[in-house]
Amino acid sequence: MSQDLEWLNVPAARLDESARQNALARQVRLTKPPGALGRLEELAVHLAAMQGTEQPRADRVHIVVFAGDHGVAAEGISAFPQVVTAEMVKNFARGGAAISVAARVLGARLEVVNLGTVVDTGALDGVTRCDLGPGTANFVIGPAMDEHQCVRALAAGRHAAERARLAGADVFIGGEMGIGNTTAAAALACALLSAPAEALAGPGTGLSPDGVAHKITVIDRALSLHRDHLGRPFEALRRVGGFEIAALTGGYLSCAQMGLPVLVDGFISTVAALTAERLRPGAVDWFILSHASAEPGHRQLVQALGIPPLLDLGLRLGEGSGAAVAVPLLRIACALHNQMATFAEAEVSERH
Ligand SMILES: O=C(O)c1ccc[n+]([C@@H]2O[C@H](COP(=O)([O-])O)[C@@H](O)[C@H]2O)c1
Ligand SMILES: Cc1cc2nc[nH]c2cc1C
Repeated sequence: MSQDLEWLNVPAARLDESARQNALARQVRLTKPPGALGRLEELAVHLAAMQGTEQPRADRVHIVVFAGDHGVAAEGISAFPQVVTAEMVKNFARGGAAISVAARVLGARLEVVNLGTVVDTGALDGVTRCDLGPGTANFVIGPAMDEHQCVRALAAGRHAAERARLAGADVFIGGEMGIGNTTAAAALACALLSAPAEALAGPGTGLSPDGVAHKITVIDRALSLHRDHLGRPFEALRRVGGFEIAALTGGYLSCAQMGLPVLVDGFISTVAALTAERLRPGAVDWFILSHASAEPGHRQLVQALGIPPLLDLGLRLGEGSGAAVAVPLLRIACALHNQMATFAEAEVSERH
């Protein structure tokens, strides 16, 4: 393994078991029948264990949207033209995208990292450039990335996670933007799960059933071309992934190593979370799945990670938007945990 990849071997941080036990003990003292706040209780206890504190919080949220184009778009696997990636980067910068609005509502910090688009966006406020080329190569012809590009994309994610940590984030959200990236994510998921393309390919931005059938043949061609190299997660990521998927993977893994809770978004983000877990088993302890994406293949990923998503709203936008939508749930779970009176404080009688 090259020196640039050695950081991938750093194990995930350990959850704080004594903070978890204290949080569990507090939950049963609060003025409610034990368990009556359902998964909100689990969420607060999990955050307490992740943050090593009796008072978990999700106040300071750091969102990073990674953007990149995909050579495989040439195969006609998206309902939208490839220029939309760069156009949306400009929309992020101007504050008009869904994630821009959500970040404002939450008072969250929003960063955009452009890893390489077919159309150059030039210098934009709030957009960091990490130019790896005008998108990945078409992975039905060869690997999506060369080793150097994949290493740099992983590192870009790691650096974004480190900036979030330095800024004092309570929670990290990684988002993505890349026309064609549901094809890349599905191909990567097929490789990681040894699953057929039918199980992971879906409409993405809105393909017709015929479009999905074509997408499946494209993924099959890629899996067949790269079949002897898909056993190692790094190689699978490099060959059929994408710049932004690799950056998300690096960001998530770095969060797990630093002990920073991650709120995972939809289909593409969950594939990156699974890749991070495959690179460094144990990373999954630091991931909260925010929602069940409407992209049908998401179900397989949720099952593989073994984490139930918090929400099911039919979202399929990406950008980190679903994760942002789940933040108020985290905040209220923490506030309930931290601020509710105990039976003793409120002089309420406990159960028989
Ligand atoms: O996050 C999801 O679950 C999700 C599901 C479908 C599509 N997307 C977004 O749509 C884009 C990729 O769709 P496509 O059809 O071009 O592969 C990309 O920018 C993603 O952010 C996102
Ligand atoms: C308009 C548009 C916005 C998006 N945001 C994330 N993926 C997207 C795809 C499209 C097509």
